[in-house]
Amino acid sequence: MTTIIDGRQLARELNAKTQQRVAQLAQRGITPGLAVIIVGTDPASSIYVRNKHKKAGQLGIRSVVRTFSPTVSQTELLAAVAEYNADPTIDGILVQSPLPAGLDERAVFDAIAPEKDVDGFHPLNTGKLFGNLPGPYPVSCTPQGIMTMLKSLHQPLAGKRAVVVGRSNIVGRPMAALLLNANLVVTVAHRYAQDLRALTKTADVLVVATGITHLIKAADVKPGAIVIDVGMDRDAQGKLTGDVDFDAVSPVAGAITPVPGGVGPMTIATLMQQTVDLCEWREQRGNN
Ligand SMILES: NC(=O)C1=CN([C@@H]2O[C@H](COP(=O)(O)OP(=O)(O)OC[C@H]3O[C@@H](n4cnc5c(N)ncnc54)[C@H](OP(=O)(O)O)[C@@H]3O)[C@@H](O)[C@H]2O)C=CC1
Ligand SMILES: Nc1nc(=O)c2c([nH]1)NC[C@@H]1CN(c3ccc(C(=O)N[C@@H](CCC(=O)O)C(=O)O)cc3)C=[N+]21
Repeated sequence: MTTIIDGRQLARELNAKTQQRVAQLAQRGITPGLAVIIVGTDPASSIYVRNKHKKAGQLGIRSVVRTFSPTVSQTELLAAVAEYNADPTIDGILVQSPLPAGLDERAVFDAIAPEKDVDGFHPLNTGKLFGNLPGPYPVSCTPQGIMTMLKSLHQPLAGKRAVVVGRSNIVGRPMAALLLNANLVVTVAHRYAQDLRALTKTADVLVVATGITHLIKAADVKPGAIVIDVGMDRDAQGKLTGDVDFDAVSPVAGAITPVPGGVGPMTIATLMQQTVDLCEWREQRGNN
């Protein structure tokens, strides 16, 4: 009996809690604000940005989206970040990644005020995460959403063996840190991994974030493992699918996330949750 982890349902539950918190803030005259900066018109990114904007509206979060042409200068981008840093109606700033070649993505992330860094990409927030320092601070939304999904299974995780495939700043690295902080024994695999499949086969918790369609097959998974598929890939027919061959792997796994309907909706719900977190923390600090 394999559990299909229903990201849409978990996202609905989380969004309902976020909506209540927004309503409580509204009673004090406060509206959480999210600013999204997107450069270029990559269709996949545009869909994601549109979904975020729509969900924010449904929950009562004020969301502003600023789209720049791919020819925007680094200076213009930094000026937009500085403007939102100084804007008291904005609680969270998200710069859609990746930026087109020629722009210095790291410099843009570093310019976001750490207390408005809703993705947790600023080195101050990443450093806190990797040091397992006491919170609160924002964490990259995709891995944070995955932790919520893992907790929903009500299985003890401490001491379990986790393998994370991928080491990006947005998914793999913060995922590894969160799992380590939750006392799992963590291995991070990447392009240089020798015998990747022998590694993944040892995982009680397997998180795959590579962007390679159906990289993980049934033989690569330990029977009963929890399999989390972060991939947003296209199959030969152009249909949205994951890094895990869901049909082949799901009979082997103990629990597995589908694509779509798994990690994606939870990423958006976590973004909304963290925007409200940032707003509440700011109120507690006295609007600073
Ligand atoms: N659902 C969601 O909310 C989100 C989904 N995504 C999706 O997740 C996927 C990964 O995204 P992201 O982390 O940003 O991607 P990146 O391209 O930044 O990173 C991919 C990682 O996979 C590793 N990798 C590539 N090929 C192999 C291989 N053959 N064996 C082992 N490791 C390999 C790379 O290794 P190396 O470092 O050595 O190059 C790299 O660390 C994409 O499909 C993306 O669209 C991303 C963010 C959010
Ligand atoms: N700074 C930054 N933060 C991010 O979190 C970030 C980013 N940049 N750049 C791009 C990736 C990608 N990403 C997705 C989130 C949700 C869905 C999502 O909602 N997916 C739906 C399906 C959507 C559809 O049907 O097309 C699902 O999986 O069910 C997809 C992709 C966040 N990212």
